[in-house]
Amino acid sequence: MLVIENCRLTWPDFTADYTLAVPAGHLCAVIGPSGGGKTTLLHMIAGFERPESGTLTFDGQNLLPLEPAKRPAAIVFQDHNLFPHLSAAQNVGLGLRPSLRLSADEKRLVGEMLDAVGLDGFEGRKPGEMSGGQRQRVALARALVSGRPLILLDEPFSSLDPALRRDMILLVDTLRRKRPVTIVMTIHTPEDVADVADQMAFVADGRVVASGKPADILTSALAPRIAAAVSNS
Ligand SMILES: Nc1ncnc2c1ncn2[C@@H]1O[C@H](COP(=O)(O)OP(=O)(O)OP(=O)(O)O)[C@@H](O)[C@H]1O
Repeated sequence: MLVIENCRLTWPDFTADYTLAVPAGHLCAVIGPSGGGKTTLLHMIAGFERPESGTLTFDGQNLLPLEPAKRPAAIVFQDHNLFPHLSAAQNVGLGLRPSLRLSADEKRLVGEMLDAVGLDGFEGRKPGEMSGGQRQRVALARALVSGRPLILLDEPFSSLDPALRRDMILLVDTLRRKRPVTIVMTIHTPEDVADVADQMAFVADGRVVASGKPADILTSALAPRIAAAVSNS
């Protein structure tokens, strides 16, 4: 279980104070207006931003003293962060070993992960030789191959067209059923994930305003604010 309690960050023009619990194995979709603090929430969980107060635990472990690399989390960014000079297999391999000195078993695992995300045969392709959706599949495979139990997806599919975006969300749903992971995912289009997410959190003004089952959140008194956030995104 991911437990965030009163984690506070203060910048000159923005203050956040996050409280959120995500049970193990859940997919939590984080929605809300632009600038409301969704990405900052993920960066804080990953360790790129450190709260000045509050508690942050995963499965009972205090994450706050840990550097990002030591946290049980893997993050996928909107711009996927792939290395252009490395092949798909090498980019995925980085999720296992930054040195890329992979054992035979690890190489097999990379191949299996590329198959799992539908990229069988693309092992040798460089990011520039792949479509946007294929690049996001590589980034997803890199996060999943790391074996980390907490996956953070920061609007990873927002640059894709609606049909492809939905395909990717369904792929995430399929993959998480093969290996149980807890997923926190920011998204601008809640309807894409409403039937897949276990939980939806509405974040605005640096706070988790509400969190619960997607159907409950989407039909709550927040519905007009959610609609406004979607139309402005
Ligand atoms: N390192 C930082 N220093 C100062 N301000 C920051 C920093 N990181 C984020 N912010 C501010 O925090 C606020 C929330 O930004 P954040 O990117 O988390 O919002 P968001 O909900 O993800 O927005 P979007 O949907 O547009 O991506 C913004 O006002 C941003 O300028």
